[in-house]
Amino acid sequence: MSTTSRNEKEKAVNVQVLLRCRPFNEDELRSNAPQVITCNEFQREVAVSQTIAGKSIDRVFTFDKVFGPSAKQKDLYEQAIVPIVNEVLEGFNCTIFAYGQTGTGKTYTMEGESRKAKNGQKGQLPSDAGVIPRAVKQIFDTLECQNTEYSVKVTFLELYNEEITDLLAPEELAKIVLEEKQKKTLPLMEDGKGGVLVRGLEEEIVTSADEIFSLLERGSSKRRTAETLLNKQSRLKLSSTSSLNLRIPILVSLMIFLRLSRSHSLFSITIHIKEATPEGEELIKCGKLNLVDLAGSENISRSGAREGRAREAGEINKSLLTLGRVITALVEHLGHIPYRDSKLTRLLRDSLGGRTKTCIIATVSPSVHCLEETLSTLDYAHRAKNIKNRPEVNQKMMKSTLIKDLYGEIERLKAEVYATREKVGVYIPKERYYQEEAERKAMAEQIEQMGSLLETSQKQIEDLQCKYDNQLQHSVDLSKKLDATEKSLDHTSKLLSTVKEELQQAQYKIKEKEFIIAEQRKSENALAHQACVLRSDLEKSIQDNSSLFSKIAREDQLNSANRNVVNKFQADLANKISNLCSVVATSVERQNMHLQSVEKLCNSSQDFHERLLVVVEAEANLIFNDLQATLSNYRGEVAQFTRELRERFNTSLNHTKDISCYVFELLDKLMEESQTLQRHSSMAHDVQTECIDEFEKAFKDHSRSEEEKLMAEVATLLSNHLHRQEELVDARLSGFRDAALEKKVFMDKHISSVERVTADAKRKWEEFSMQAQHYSKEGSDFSSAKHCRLEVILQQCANTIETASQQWKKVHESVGEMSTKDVKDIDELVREALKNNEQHEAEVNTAWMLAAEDAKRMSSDMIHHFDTVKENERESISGVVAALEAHSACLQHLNDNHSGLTSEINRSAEATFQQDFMVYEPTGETPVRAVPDLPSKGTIESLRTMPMDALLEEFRENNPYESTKEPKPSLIPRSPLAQLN
Ligand SMILES: Nc1ncnc2c1ncn2[C@@H]1O[C@H](COP(=O)(O)OP(=O)(O)OP(=O)(O)O)[C@@H](O)[C@H]1O
Repeated sequence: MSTTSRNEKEKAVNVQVLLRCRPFNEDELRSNAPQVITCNEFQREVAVSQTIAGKSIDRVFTFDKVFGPSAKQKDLYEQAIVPIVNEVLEGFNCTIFAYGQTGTGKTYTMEGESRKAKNGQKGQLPSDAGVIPRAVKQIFDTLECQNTEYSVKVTFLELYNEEITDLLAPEELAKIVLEEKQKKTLPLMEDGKGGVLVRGLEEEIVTSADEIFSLLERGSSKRRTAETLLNKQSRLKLSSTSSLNLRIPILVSLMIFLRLSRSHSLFSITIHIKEATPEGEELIKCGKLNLVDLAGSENISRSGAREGRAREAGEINKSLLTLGRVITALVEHLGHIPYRDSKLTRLLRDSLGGRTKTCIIATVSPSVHCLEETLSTLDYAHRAKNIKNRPEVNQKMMKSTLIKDLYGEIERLKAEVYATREKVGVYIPKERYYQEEAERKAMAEQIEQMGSLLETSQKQIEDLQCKYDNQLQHSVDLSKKLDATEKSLDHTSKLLSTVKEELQQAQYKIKEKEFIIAEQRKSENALAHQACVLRSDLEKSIQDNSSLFSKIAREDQLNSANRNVVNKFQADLANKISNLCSVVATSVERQNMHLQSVEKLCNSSQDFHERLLVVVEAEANLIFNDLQATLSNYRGEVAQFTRELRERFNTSLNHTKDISCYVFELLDKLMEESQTLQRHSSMAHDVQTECIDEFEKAFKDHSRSEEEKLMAEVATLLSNHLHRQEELVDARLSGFRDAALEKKVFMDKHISSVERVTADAKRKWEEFSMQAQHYSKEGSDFSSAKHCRLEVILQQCANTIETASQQWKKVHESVGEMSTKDVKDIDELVREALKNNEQHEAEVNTAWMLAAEDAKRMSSDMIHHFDTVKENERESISGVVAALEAHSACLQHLNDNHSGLTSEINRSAEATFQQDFMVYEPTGETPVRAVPDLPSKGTIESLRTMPMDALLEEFRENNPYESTKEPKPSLIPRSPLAQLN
């Protein structure tokens, strides 16, 4: 095996946890217990259905592998155990636990059922074989295949009530009395290498799988025997497991404990395999497989819930309880792991958080009765998943070393045997031996306790060391922080000094500014004083000048009055002149405009009249031509229309004649038909008479059936005849109706009346025939009466037909009359239309002549009128021109007048101005001019503040800057030898 892969394997790995759910057992099937467990092997999940406060809640747990009720022993082994056994063969120590409630299949899983049939056929295992036989078989099969030297040793022990029993002890011991046997418990000792060993535990060397099977069977049977004996001893056997209830009192709990399997069994296989190195050395590889069938887990849950009581009850199943606590401590990474609290955890210490590879098979029942225990098992198993082991391959030993060890062991055993045989050892009485044994046991326990104390102390020391390391690290961190803080302090102090220097500079600058401000204030005060003096001088001179001002005011008054007069005069003059000018200009403009407009008007009217004349002449000619053309067209159209009218009239006349001929023909035919009808009617009468005769004849035969037959025949004949008549009449009527069309409406009326009459006759005839039939059926008495009746009806019918023919005649006559009358009317109409046409034509001709004459006359009148207008206009234009000339002369005269008037106005205005204008006269009160005593410019200039630079220089000379830090170059430039103030 390569070093890399070995290193990988030596990393921390989690404890592998498998879950197996057994199928329903017979009891559960009988009681029809509901299933609460659902296994999803594919997703490696187990769902538990719970009903809490009426609500169904599913809890789901995930494991490394899940095997449902249908999973076979083989499936579990091949999927989960084969790799573990292979690792054992590689030199690892591996442990497989079966953990779960009683009856859930721990023993079934680990050992299987059919141990006796272990060999099966041709060395094959039975299908129910559990993990142990399969692992044994796999180990031997592999070792045989490898064809190397090996040795296999097995141990099988039982742990019950914190006492270890060797299940592979020799048979002789079994013969010892029960009490003695029970006392033959094996002590658990420290091996001095951090491990434990069970002193006196038989190690059986086996060379084949069969040997192991027989040993296993032997040990298992011992285990069961012991259990039975215990149960018998307690005499508290309970018959049913269904009475499991967590709330039962402690006594009942104890009874159940006694009934249940409370012991743990540990079956170990140790393998030594020889390996040859390339150097020719012989190494021995060692692997160990522990197969643990734990006691029922309900004990632990109960013990967990009522720990105090469990202890009181004599530390029943302390091992299982401690196993739970160890798992909790490992999962929660607590400082102290209580391995030493029980023998089971001491034995399996290396499997829980140690260097062994561990697999836990948790077994559960699917039934609702076990729900609470199932949940507890699932919780435990789920927590156990988080335990981490660090598996390591066992150190390979040199063969020579191993042989040396074995020789040493042989020598020791030989010495013991010799001492026993030769009785050279120490012999003590039995009581003393027991006493010493007890003392030894007590001492061993004391040593164990001290060992646990030592372990705790070591743990505490480790914790303290850890804390000390932490503190040390903390102090190192703190010193680093201190260094960093000191550095930052230095930096800060440097910064502070810089800031102080800057502050001092700023203060010096402030002083400079203050000095400049004071100097400026001083000069301001001097200037203000000077201004006051000046103001008083000025006020005095103002007083002197006030009289001068009054003179100036008077002069100003006079000037303004004169100016007003001048302005007024100017304004009046300008006003008058402008008025006059505007009046004259307006009148001239108007005159000119008027003349222009009159001239334009005359010209345009002349042009217009000339154009109009031309247009009117042209239009009059056009109208005349159009009128002539229209009249000639109209005459042609009227002649055409008259011709067409005449043709149409002739055509309609011919058509009317044809229609009347046709109507006459039709009427003739109708007459013929009516005559035929009459003939038919007489024929019908004859037939009727014949029928009656036949009827009478038949009646005389007094045969009722024949009478009926005859009557039917008569009826048929009559109806046929009538039908034929009707058909004929209808045919004629329809033909007549088609031909006569709309103008023969009243003929339709007659036809319908004939139809009505015929239908009436038919109906009556039918009624009659019906009546006749009825009467003939009733008896011969009615026949004569009926005959008479028939005759009467026939007579009526004949009369009706005669009436119809008369009607036809009347219709014929009326149609003829109407036709002749219509022809006459149309003829008259046409004649009248022709006459009207001629008259109309004459009227149109007359109108056309009149219109032509009117047009001619109107155009000549118009031309004359236009000439007159033209002449008048010419006269008026010449009049207007003369008037214009007169106007312009008048205007000229007015212009001349205007210039004279203007000069006159100017003259009168000048006289008025001379009259109003005033001249200034001096009073002699005006004071003499005085010169004020003002300060010179130089004096004022001397009062001004010095320039800023000069002021600063002066200040810096008087107050030099003293730096606190190091001397800085002065801001004021000075010579190197200048004295500093
Ligand atoms: N997976 C399974 N398939 C078929 N039968 C099973 C299965 N698991 C358990 N059984 C049956 O259930 C019964 C109880 O099983 P078993 O004795 O192995 O339970 P246990 O957990 O070892 O009980 P205890 O804690 O009392 O030893 C046996 O008869 C066994 O045949």
